[in-house]
Amino acid sequence: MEGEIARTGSHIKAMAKFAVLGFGVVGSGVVELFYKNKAHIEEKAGQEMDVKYILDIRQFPASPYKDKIVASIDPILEDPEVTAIAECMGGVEPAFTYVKACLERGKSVSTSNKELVAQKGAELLALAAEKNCNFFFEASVGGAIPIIRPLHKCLAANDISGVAGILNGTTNFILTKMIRDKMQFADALALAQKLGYAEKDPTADVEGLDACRKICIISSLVFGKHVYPKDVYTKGIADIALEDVELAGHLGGAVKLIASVQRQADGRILPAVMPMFVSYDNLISRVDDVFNAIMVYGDAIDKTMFYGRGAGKFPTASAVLGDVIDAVKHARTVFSQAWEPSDDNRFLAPIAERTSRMYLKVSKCDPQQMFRKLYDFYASQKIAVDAQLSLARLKDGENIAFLTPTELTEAQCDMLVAQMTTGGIQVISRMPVLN
Ligand SMILES: NC(=O)C1=CN([C@@H]2O[C@H](COP(=O)(O)OP(=O)(O)OC[C@H]3O[C@@H](n4cnc5c(N)ncnc54)[C@H](OP(=O)(O)O)[C@@H]3O)[C@@H](O)[C@H]2O)C=CC1
Ligand SMILES: N[C@@H](CC=O)C(=O)O
Repeated sequence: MEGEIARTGSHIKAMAKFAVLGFGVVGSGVVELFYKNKAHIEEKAGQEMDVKYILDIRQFPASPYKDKIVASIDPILEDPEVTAIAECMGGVEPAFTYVKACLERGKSVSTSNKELVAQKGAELLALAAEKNCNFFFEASVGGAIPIIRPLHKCLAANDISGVAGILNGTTNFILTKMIRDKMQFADALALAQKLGYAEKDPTADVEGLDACRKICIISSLVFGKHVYPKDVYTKGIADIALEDVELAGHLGGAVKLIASVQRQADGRILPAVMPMFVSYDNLISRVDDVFNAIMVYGDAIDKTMFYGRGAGKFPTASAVLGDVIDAVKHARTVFSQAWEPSDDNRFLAPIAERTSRMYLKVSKCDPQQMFRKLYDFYASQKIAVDAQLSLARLKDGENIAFLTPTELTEAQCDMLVAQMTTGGIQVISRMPVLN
Protein backbone atom coordinates (compact mmCIF):
# COMPACT_ATOMS: atom_id res chain seq x y z
CA MET A 1 0.00 0.00 0.00
CA GLU A 2 1.28 3.46 -0.88
CA GLY A 3 1.73 6.10 1.76
CA GLU A 4 2.69 6.37 5.37
CA ILE A 5 1.26 3.83 7.82
CA ALA A 6 -0.31 5.28 10.97
CA ARG A 7 -1.16 3.14 14.01
CA THR A 8 -4.30 3.94 15.98
CA GLY A 9 -4.93 1.40 18.75
CA SER A 10 -4.93 -1.99 17.15
CA HIS A 11 -5.90 -0.59 13.73
CA ILE A 12 -3.38 0.00 10.98
CA LYS A 13 -4.51 2.59 8.52
CA ALA A 14 -2.91 4.19 5.51
CA MET A 15 -2.30 7.92 5.79
CA ALA A 16 -3.72 9.72 2.77
CA LYS A 17 -1.87 12.85 1.72
CA PHE A 18 -3.31 15.47 -0.54
CA ALA A 19 -2.12 18.68 -2.18
CA VAL A 20 -3.94 21.96 -2.65
CA LEU A 21 -3.30 23.93 -5.85
CA GLY A 22 -3.93 27.65 -5.30
CA PHE A 23 -3.91 29.22 -1.83
CA GLY A 24 -6.44 32.00 -2.51
CA VAL A 25 -9.97 32.33 -1.14
CA VAL A 26 -11.07 28.75 -1.80
CA GLY A 27 -7.69 27.00 -1.42
CA SER A 28 -7.00 28.63 1.95
CA GLY A 29 -10.55 27.71 2.97
CA VAL A 30 -9.87 24.07 2.09
CA VAL A 31 -6.73 23.98 4.23
CA GLU A 32 -8.29 25.82 7.19
CA LEU A 33 -11.48 23.77 7.14
CA PHE A 34 -9.49 20.56 6.84
CA TYR A 35 -7.45 21.29 10.00
CA LYS A 36 -10.47 22.62 11.87
CA ASN A 37 -12.49 19.44 11.25
CA LYS A 38 -9.58 17.01 10.77
CA ALA A 39 -10.74 14.30 13.16
CA HIS A 40 -14.24 14.34 11.78
CA ILE A 41 -13.00 14.34 8.17
CA GLU A 42 -10.67 11.41 8.85
CA GLU A 43 -13.51 9.49 10.38
CA LYS A 44 -15.58 10.06 7.25
CA ALA A 45 -12.67 9.13 5.00
CA GLY A 46 -11.90 6.03 7.05
CA GLN A 47 -8.24 6.92 7.37
CA GLU A 48 -5.85 9.55 8.58
CA MET A 49 -5.24 12.41 6.20
CA ASP A 50 -2.90 15.35 5.84
CA VAL A 51 -2.15 18.23 3.49
CA LYS A 52 1.36 17.65 2.21
CA TYR A 53 1.80 20.52 -0.27
CA ILE A 54 0.18 23.81 -1.11
CA LEU A 55 1.06 25.18 -4.54
CA ASP A 56 0.94 28.92 -5.13
CA ILE A 57 2.90 31.52 -7.05
CA ARG A 58 2.96 33.77 -4.00
CA GLN A 59 4.87 33.25 -0.74
CA PHE A 60 2.96 33.23 2.55
CA PRO A 61 5.66 33.87 5.19
CA ALA A 62 3.11 34.59 7.93
CA SER A 63 0.96 31.55 7.26
CA PRO A 64 0.98 28.64 9.74
CA TYR A 65 1.13 26.45 6.64
CA LYS A 66 4.16 28.19 5.11
CA ASP A 67 6.29 25.03 5.26
CA LYS A 68 3.88 23.26 2.93
CA ILE A 69 3.99 25.94 0.24
CA VAL A 70 5.74 25.00 -2.99
CA ALA A 71 6.21 27.10 -6.12
CA SER A 72 6.21 24.25 -8.64
CA ILE A 73 3.83 21.40 -9.46
CA ASP A 74 6.75 18.97 -9.90
CA PRO A 75 7.19 17.77 -6.29
CA ILE A 76 3.44 17.10 -6.16
CA LEU A 77 3.50 15.11 -9.38
CA GLU A 78 6.58 13.16 -8.35
CA ASP A 79 5.47 12.30 -4.82
CA PRO A 80 3.72 8.90 -4.75
CA GLU A 81 2.37 9.68 -1.28
CA VAL A 82 0.09 12.35 -2.75
CA THR A 83 -2.96 10.54 -4.04
CA ALA A 84 -5.52 13.35 -4.11
CA ILE A 85 -5.47 16.94 -5.33
CA ALA A 86 -7.72 19.93 -4.62
CA GLU A 87 -7.43 22.33 -7.58
CA CYS A 88 -8.44 25.86 -6.56
CA MET A 89 -6.30 28.04 -8.83
CA GLY A 90 -8.91 28.98 -11.40
CA GLY A 91 -8.57 29.61 -15.15
CA VAL A 92 -7.93 27.10 -17.89
CA GLU A 93 -4.15 27.30 -17.99
CA PRO A 94 -2.02 26.17 -16.28
CA ALA A 95 -4.80 24.44 -14.33
CA PHE A 96 -5.57 22.15 -17.28
CA THR A 97 -1.93 21.09 -17.73
CA TYR A 98 -1.52 20.45 -13.99
CA VAL A 99 -4.80 18.57 -13.59
CA LYS A 100 -4.05 16.44 -16.64
CA ALA A 101 -0.60 15.61 -15.30
CA CYS A 102 -2.09 14.62 -11.92
CA LEU A 103 -4.74 12.39 -13.49
CA GLU A 104 -2.14 10.80 -15.77
CA ARG A 105 -0.34 9.71 -12.61
CA GLY A 106 -3.55 8.27 -11.16
CA LYS A 107 -4.03 11.09 -8.64
CA SER A 108 -7.70 11.99 -8.23
CA VAL A 109 -8.53 15.66 -8.63
CA SER A 110 -11.33 17.68 -7.00
CA THR A 111 -11.82 21.14 -8.47
CA SER A 112 -13.81 24.30 -7.82
CA ASN A 113 -12.76 25.65 -11.22
CA LYS A 114 -15.87 25.87 -13.41
CA GLU A 115 -14.00 27.43 -16.30
CA LEU A 116 -11.81 24.36 -16.46
CA VAL A 117 -14.75 21.93 -16.25
CA ALA A 118 -16.84 23.90 -18.77
CA GLN A 119 -13.98 23.94 -21.29
CA LYS A 120 -12.24 20.63 -20.67
CA GLY A 121 -14.63 18.48 -18.65
CA ALA A 122 -15.23 15.70 -21.20
CA GLU A 123 -11.51 15.24 -21.79
CA LEU A 124 -10.56 15.23 -18.11
CA LEU A 125 -13.35 12.85 -17.16
CA ALA A 126 -12.27 10.42 -19.87
CA LEU A 127 -8.68 10.63 -18.72
CA ALA A 128 -9.63 10.02 -15.09
CA ALA A 129 -11.62 6.92 -16.09
CA GLU A 130 -8.72 5.66 -18.18
CA LYS A 131 -6.30 6.13 -15.29
CA ASN A 132 -8.65 4.57 -12.77
CA CYS A 133 -9.01 7.67 -10.65
CA ASN A 134 -11.57 10.46 -10.26
CA PHE A 135 -12.15 13.96 -11.51
CA PHE A 136 -14.64 15.54 -9.11
CA PHE A 137 -16.20 19.01 -9.48
CA GLU A 138 -19.00 19.38 -6.95
CA ALA A 139 -17.71 22.85 -5.97
CA SER A 140 -17.79 24.10 -9.54
CA VAL A 141 -21.55 24.73 -9.47
CA GLY A 142 -23.52 26.38 -6.68
CA GLY A 143 -20.69 26.74 -4.12
CA ALA A 144 -21.78 24.80 -1.04
CA ILE A 145 -24.86 23.29 -2.65
CA PRO A 146 -24.71 19.57 -3.40
CA ILE A 147 -25.97 19.47 -6.99
CA ILE A 148 -23.56 17.45 -9.13
CA ARG A 149 -23.95 14.20 -7.18
CA PRO A 150 -27.73 14.58 -6.78
CA LEU A 151 -28.09 15.12 -10.52
CA HIS A 152 -25.80 12.23 -11.31
CA LYS A 153 -26.94 9.80 -8.64
CA CYS A 154 -29.98 10.61 -6.51
CA LEU A 155 -32.07 11.81 -9.45
CA ALA A 156 -30.70 9.26 -11.92
CA ALA A 157 -34.04 7.47 -12.23
CA ASN A 158 -35.69 10.58 -13.65
CA ASP A 159 -36.05 11.80 -17.15
CA ILE A 160 -34.83 15.33 -16.46
CA SER A 161 -36.36 17.87 -18.83
CA GLY A 162 -34.75 21.02 -17.53
CA VAL A 163 -32.84 22.86 -14.85
CA ALA A 164 -33.11 26.56 -13.97
CA GLY A 165 -31.87 28.76 -11.23
CA ILE A 166 -29.60 31.36 -9.75
CA LEU A 167 -26.06 30.14 -10.28
CA ASN A 168 -24.00 33.21 -9.52
CA GLY A 169 -23.65 34.46 -5.97
CA THR A 170 -21.95 37.74 -6.81
CA THR A 171 -24.68 39.06 -9.10
CA ASN A 172 -27.45 37.92 -6.77
CA PHE A 173 -25.62 39.68 -3.93
CA ILE A 174 -25.24 42.85 -6.03
CA LEU A 175 -28.91 42.87 -7.05
CA THR A 176 -29.99 42.32 -3.45
CA LYS A 177 -27.75 45.11 -2.14
CA MET A 178 -28.91 47.52 -4.85
CA ILE A 179 -32.57 46.79 -4.27
CA ARG A 180 -32.74 46.28 -0.53
CA ASP A 181 -30.03 48.66 0.67
CA LYS A 182 -30.13 51.08 -2.30
CA MET A 183 -26.39 50.54 -2.72
CA GLN A 184 -24.67 51.68 -5.91
CA PHE A 185 -23.68 48.92 -8.33
CA ALA A 186 -19.93 49.65 -7.97
CA ASP A 187 -20.09 49.61 -4.16
CA ALA A 188 -22.03 46.35 -4.12
CA LEU A 189 -19.52 44.76 -6.48
CA ALA A 190 -16.60 46.00 -4.36
CA LEU A 191 -18.21 44.43 -1.29
CA ALA A 192 -18.74 41.13 -3.13
CA GLN A 193 -15.04 41.17 -4.04
CA LYS A 194 -14.04 41.92 -0.46
CA LEU A 195 -16.13 39.00 0.77
CA GLY A 196 -14.36 36.68 -1.69
CA TYR A 197 -17.43 35.97 -3.83
CA ALA A 198 -16.35 37.47 -7.14
CA GLU A 199 -14.17 35.97 -9.83
CA LYS A 200 -10.65 37.31 -10.28
CA ASP A 201 -12.05 39.25 -13.24
CA PRO A 202 -15.52 40.19 -11.94
CA THR A 203 -16.83 40.94 -15.42
CA ALA A 204 -17.21 37.16 -15.62
CA ASP A 205 -19.84 37.46 -12.89
CA VAL A 206 -21.49 40.67 -14.08
CA GLU A 207 -21.69 39.64 -17.74
CA GLY A 208 -23.05 36.20 -16.95
CA LEU A 209 -20.03 34.16 -18.07
CA ASP A 210 -19.64 32.48 -14.70
CA ALA A 211 -23.30 31.41 -14.66
CA CYS A 212 -22.85 30.33 -18.28
CA ARG A 213 -19.96 28.02 -17.35
CA LYS A 214 -22.09 26.50 -14.60
CA ILE A 215 -25.11 25.88 -16.82
CA CYS A 216 -22.73 24.30 -19.36
CA ILE A 217 -21.55 21.87 -16.68
CA ILE A 218 -25.11 21.05 -15.61
CA SER A 219 -26.28 20.68 -19.23
CA SER A 220 -23.37 18.39 -20.08
CA LEU A 221 -24.00 16.26 -17.02
CA VAL A 222 -27.77 16.01 -17.43
CA PHE A 223 -27.96 15.62 -21.19
CA GLY A 224 -24.72 13.68 -21.72
CA LYS A 225 -22.88 15.81 -24.28
CA HIS A 226 -20.33 18.53 -23.70
CA VAL A 227 -21.87 22.01 -23.96
CA TYR A 228 -19.34 24.80 -24.55
CA PRO A 229 -19.81 28.34 -23.18
CA LYS A 230 -19.30 29.86 -26.64
CA ASP A 231 -22.53 28.20 -27.81
CA VAL A 232 -24.72 29.50 -24.99
CA TYR A 233 -26.69 32.75 -25.23
CA THR A 234 -25.45 34.83 -22.29
CA LYS A 235 -26.60 38.21 -21.01
CA GLY A 236 -25.57 39.60 -17.64
CA ILE A 237 -27.01 42.14 -15.23
CA ALA A 238 -25.33 45.29 -16.57
CA ASP A 239 -28.49 46.55 -18.30
CA ILE A 240 -30.90 45.97 -15.44
CA ALA A 241 -32.38 49.29 -14.37
CA LEU A 242 -33.70 49.81 -10.86
CA GLU A 243 -36.91 50.98 -12.53
CA ASP A 244 -37.33 47.47 -14.00
CA VAL A 245 -36.86 45.94 -10.59
CA GLU A 246 -39.52 48.21 -9.11
CA LEU A 247 -41.91 47.65 -12.01
CA ALA A 248 -41.39 43.90 -11.75
CA GLY A 249 -42.32 44.15 -8.07
CA HIS A 250 -45.57 45.89 -9.03
CA LEU A 251 -46.26 43.07 -11.50
CA GLY A 252 -45.71 40.49 -8.75
CA GLY A 253 -42.17 39.30 -9.26
CA ALA A 254 -38.43 39.84 -8.87
CA VAL A 255 -35.68 40.28 -11.45
CA LYS A 256 -33.01 37.57 -11.15
CA LEU A 257 -30.10 36.44 -13.30
CA ILE A 258 -31.27 32.99 -14.34
CA ALA A 259 -29.24 30.24 -15.93
CA SER A 260 -31.43 27.59 -17.47
CA VAL A 261 -31.46 24.64 -19.79
CA GLN A 262 -34.56 23.01 -21.16
CA ARG A 263 -35.13 20.15 -23.53
CA GLN A 264 -37.17 21.05 -26.60
CA ALA A 265 -39.87 18.83 -28.09
CA ASP A 266 -37.44 17.57 -30.76
CA GLY A 267 -34.82 16.55 -28.20
CA ARG A 268 -32.42 19.45 -28.72
CA ILE A 269 -31.56 21.39 -25.59
CA LEU A 270 -31.63 25.14 -25.04
CA PRO A 271 -29.22 26.51 -22.44
CA ALA A 272 -29.22 30.26 -21.77
CA VAL A 273 -28.26 32.85 -19.18
CA MET A 274 -30.29 36.04 -18.91
CA PRO A 275 -32.06 38.29 -16.43
CA MET A 276 -35.63 37.05 -15.99
CA PHE A 277 -38.82 38.11 -14.31
CA VAL A 278 -39.49 35.54 -11.58
CA SER A 279 -42.99 35.51 -10.16
CA TYR A 280 -43.32 35.68 -6.38
CA ASP A 281 -45.10 32.31 -6.65
CA ASN A 282 -41.75 30.80 -7.55
CA LEU A 283 -39.41 30.15 -4.60
CA ILE A 284 -36.47 31.33 -6.69
CA SER A 285 -37.81 34.89 -6.50
CA ARG A 286 -37.10 34.83 -2.74
CA VAL A 287 -33.48 33.74 -3.05
CA ASP A 288 -31.31 36.71 -2.07
CA ASP A 289 -27.76 37.75 -1.20
CA VAL A 290 -25.03 35.29 -2.08
CA PHE A 291 -27.47 32.38 -2.04
CA ASN A 292 -28.05 30.24 -5.12
CA ALA A 293 -31.03 28.04 -5.91
CA ILE A 294 -31.30 25.37 -8.56
CA MET A 295 -34.64 23.92 -9.64
CA VAL A 296 -34.51 20.53 -11.33
CA TYR A 297 -37.51 19.34 -13.35
CA GLY A 298 -37.96 15.58 -13.74
CA ASP A 299 -40.77 13.21 -14.64
CA ALA A 300 -40.82 11.48 -11.26
CA ILE A 301 -39.94 14.37 -8.99
CA ASP A 302 -41.95 17.10 -10.76
CA LYS A 303 -39.52 19.68 -9.40
CA THR A 304 -36.92 19.75 -6.64
CA MET A 305 -35.02 22.80 -5.47
CA PHE A 306 -31.48 22.94 -4.11
CA TYR A 307 -30.56 26.01 -2.08
CA GLY A 308 -27.50 27.31 -0.30
CA ARG A 309 -24.55 29.66 -0.33
CA GLY A 310 -23.32 29.90 -3.89
CA ALA A 311 -19.91 31.42 -3.20
CA GLY A 312 -17.47 32.21 -0.41
CA LYS A 313 -14.44 30.70 1.26
CA PHE A 314 -15.86 28.04 3.56
CA PRO A 315 -19.05 27.15 1.67
CA THR A 316 -16.94 26.37 -1.39
CA ALA A 317 -14.22 24.67 0.64
CA SER A 318 -16.92 22.42 2.10
CA ALA A 319 -17.77 21.13 -1.38
CA VAL A 320 -14.11 20.71 -2.39
CA LEU A 321 -13.28 18.78 0.77
CA GLY A 322 -16.34 16.58 0.37
CA ASP A 323 -14.88 15.55 -2.98
CA VAL A 324 -11.41 15.03 -1.50
CA ILE A 325 -12.90 12.77 1.16
CA ASP A 326 -14.65 10.75 -1.55
CA ALA A 327 -11.43 10.54 -3.55
CA VAL A 328 -9.55 9.22 -0.52
CA LYS A 329 -12.28 6.88 0.64
CA HIS A 330 -12.87 5.39 -2.79
CA ALA A 331 -9.34 5.43 -4.16
CA ARG A 332 -9.07 3.27 -7.27
CA THR A 333 -12.82 3.19 -7.82
CA VAL A 334 -14.04 5.41 -10.62
CA PHE A 335 -17.08 7.33 -9.46
CA SER A 336 -16.80 10.31 -11.73
CA GLN A 337 -19.83 11.21 -13.67
CA ALA A 338 -18.99 11.48 -17.37
CA TRP A 339 -20.36 12.84 -20.62
CA GLU A 340 -19.45 12.56 -24.27
CA PRO A 341 -17.32 15.08 -26.09
CA SER A 342 -19.16 17.09 -28.77
CA ASP A 343 -17.74 18.18 -32.13
CA ASP A 344 -20.68 20.32 -33.19
CA ASN A 345 -23.52 22.20 -31.57
CA ARG A 346 -26.42 20.81 -33.57
CA PHE A 347 -27.93 19.33 -30.42
CA LEU A 348 -28.44 22.87 -29.13
CA ALA A 349 -31.50 24.96 -30.01
CA PRO A 350 -30.99 28.69 -30.70
CA ILE A 351 -32.22 31.37 -28.33
CA ALA A 352 -34.82 32.46 -30.92
CA GLU A 353 -36.77 29.30 -30.04
CA ARG A 354 -36.91 29.95 -26.32
CA THR A 355 -40.55 30.26 -25.29
CA SER A 356 -42.08 32.00 -22.29
CA ARG A 357 -44.22 34.96 -21.38
CA MET A 358 -42.25 38.19 -21.63
CA TYR A 359 -41.80 41.25 -19.47
CA LEU A 360 -41.74 44.38 -21.63
CA LYS A 361 -41.19 48.00 -20.64
CA VAL A 362 -42.24 50.67 -23.09
CA SER A 363 -41.59 54.39 -23.00
CA LYS A 364 -44.33 56.73 -21.80
CA CYS A 365 -47.31 56.49 -24.12
CA ASP A 366 -51.05 56.28 -24.16
CA PRO A 367 -51.86 52.87 -22.62
CA GLN A 368 -54.83 52.43 -24.96
CA GLN A 369 -52.58 52.92 -27.99
CA MET A 370 -50.12 50.40 -26.52
CA PHE A 371 -52.88 47.84 -25.95
CA ARG A 372 -54.04 48.30 -29.55
CA LYS A 373 -50.54 47.66 -30.89
CA LEU A 374 -50.16 44.62 -28.71
CA TYR A 375 -53.47 43.12 -29.78
CA ASP A 376 -52.77 43.99 -33.43
CA PHE A 377 -49.62 41.92 -33.10
CA TYR A 378 -51.52 38.97 -31.64
CA ALA A 379 -54.09 39.22 -34.42
CA SER A 380 -51.33 39.34 -37.06
CA GLN A 381 -49.82 36.19 -35.55
CA LYS A 382 -53.24 34.53 -35.23
CA ILE A 383 -52.63 33.93 -31.54
CA ALA A 384 -55.79 33.92 -29.46
CA VAL A 385 -55.60 36.02 -26.30
CA ASP A 386 -58.05 35.52 -23.51
CA ALA A 387 -55.93 36.48 -20.50
CA GLN A 388 -56.27 39.85 -18.80
CA LEU A 389 -53.32 42.15 -19.25
CA SER A 390 -52.05 43.92 -16.17
CA LEU A 391 -49.65 46.78 -16.42
CA ALA A 392 -47.47 48.70 -14.02
CA ARG A 393 -46.34 52.30 -13.96
CA LEU A 394 -44.38 54.01 -11.23
CA LYS A 395 -46.20 57.30 -11.85
CA ASP A 396 -48.86 58.48 -14.27
CA GLY A 397 -47.28 59.48 -17.53
CA GLU A 398 -44.17 57.36 -16.94
CA ASN A 399 -42.84 54.21 -18.67
CA ILE A 400 -45.21 51.25 -18.69
CA ALA A 401 -44.34 47.62 -17.97
CA PHE A 402 -46.48 44.56 -18.60
CA LEU A 403 -46.26 40.81 -19.01
CA THR A 404 -47.39 39.44 -22.34
CA PRO A 405 -50.67 37.59 -21.97
CA THR A 406 -49.31 34.49 -23.73
CA GLU A 407 -46.02 32.75 -24.19
CA LEU A 408 -43.97 33.92 -27.16
CA THR A 409 -40.75 32.69 -28.66
CA GLU A 410 -37.86 35.14 -28.52
CA ALA A 411 -38.24 35.42 -32.30
CA GLN A 412 -41.91 36.36 -31.94
CA CYS A 413 -40.97 38.85 -29.27
CA ASP A 414 -38.51 40.42 -31.72
CA MET A 415 -41.43 40.84 -34.12
CA LEU A 416 -43.64 42.33 -31.41
CA VAL A 417 -40.92 44.83 -30.52
CA ALA A 418 -40.47 45.73 -34.20
CA GLN A 419 -44.22 46.23 -34.71
CA MET A 420 -44.52 48.39 -31.62
CA THR A 421 -41.56 50.49 -32.69
CA THR A 422 -43.08 50.99 -36.13
CA GLY A 423 -46.29 52.02 -34.42
CA GLY A 424 -44.47 54.71 -32.45
CA ILE A 425 -44.09 52.81 -29.18
CA GLN A 426 -40.55 52.32 -28.03
CA VAL A 427 -39.69 49.13 -26.13
CA ILE A 428 -36.97 50.05 -23.63
CA SER A 429 -36.36 46.68 -22.04
CA ARG A 430 -37.57 43.11 -22.17
CA MET A 431 -36.87 39.88 -20.39
CA PRO A 432 -38.41 36.44 -20.29
CA VAL A 433 -40.62 35.27 -17.47
CA LEU A 434 -39.21 32.19 -15.73
CA ASN A 435 -41.69 29.42 -16.46
N1 LIG B 1 -14.43 32.45 -4.49
C1 LIG B 1 -15.51 31.71 -4.54
O1 LIG B 1 -16.48 31.93 -3.82
C2 LIG B 1 -15.58 30.56 -5.47
C3 LIG B 1 -14.60 30.31 -6.38
N2 LIG B 1 -14.69 29.23 -7.21
C4 LIG B 1 -13.62 28.94 -8.16
O2 LIG B 1 -12.49 28.48 -7.43
C5 LIG B 1 -11.30 28.86 -8.10
C6 LIG B 1 -10.44 29.69 -7.15
O3 LIG B 1 -11.17 30.83 -6.78
P1 LIG B 1 -10.64 31.81 -5.64
O4 LIG B 1 -10.05 31.05 -4.54
O5 LIG B 1 -11.76 32.74 -5.38
O6 LIG B 1 -9.50 32.58 -6.45
P2 LIG B 1 -8.21 33.30 -5.86
O7 LIG B 1 -7.71 34.20 -6.91
O8 LIG B 1 -8.52 33.87 -4.52
O9 LIG B 1 -7.20 32.09 -5.63
C7 LIG B 1 -6.45 31.49 -6.63
C8 LIG B 1 -5.06 31.29 -6.09
O10 LIG B 1 -4.30 30.52 -7.02
C9 LIG B 1 -3.09 31.21 -7.26
N3 LIG B 1 -2.60 30.91 -8.58
C10 LIG B 1 -2.99 31.43 -9.76
N4 LIG B 1 -2.26 30.90 -10.77
C11 LIG B 1 -1.40 30.04 -10.21
C12 LIG B 1 -0.36 29.21 -10.72
N5 LIG B 1 -0.08 29.19 -12.01
N6 LIG B 1 0.34 28.45 -9.87
C13 LIG B 1 0.08 28.51 -8.56
N7 LIG B 1 -0.88 29.27 -8.00
C14 LIG B 1 -1.60 30.04 -8.82
C15 LIG B 1 -3.45 32.68 -7.12
O11 LIG B 1 -2.32 33.48 -6.95
P3 LIG B 1 -2.43 35.04 -7.41
O12 LIG B 1 -3.47 35.64 -6.56
O13 LIG B 1 -1.07 35.58 -7.20
O14 LIG B 1 -2.84 35.01 -8.87
C16 LIG B 1 -4.34 32.63 -5.89
O15 LIG B 1 -3.59 32.62 -4.70
C17 LIG B 1 -11.75 29.63 -9.35
O16 LIG B 1 -11.85 28.75 -10.41
C18 LIG B 1 -13.14 30.12 -8.95
O17 LIG B 1 -13.95 30.33 -10.08
C19 LIG B 1 -15.74 28.36 -7.16
C20 LIG B 1 -16.75 28.56 -6.27
C21 LIG B 1 -16.78 29.71 -5.38
N1 LIG C 1 -17.93 34.18 -8.58
C1 LIG C 1 -18.75 33.04 -8.31
C2 LIG C 1 -18.08 32.20 -7.29
C3 LIG C 1 -18.68 30.89 -7.15
O1 LIG C 1 -18.79 30.11 -8.07
C4 LIG C 1 -20.11 33.47 -7.82
O2 LIG C 1 -20.24 34.63 -7.44
O3 LIG C 1 -21.04 32.65 -7.84
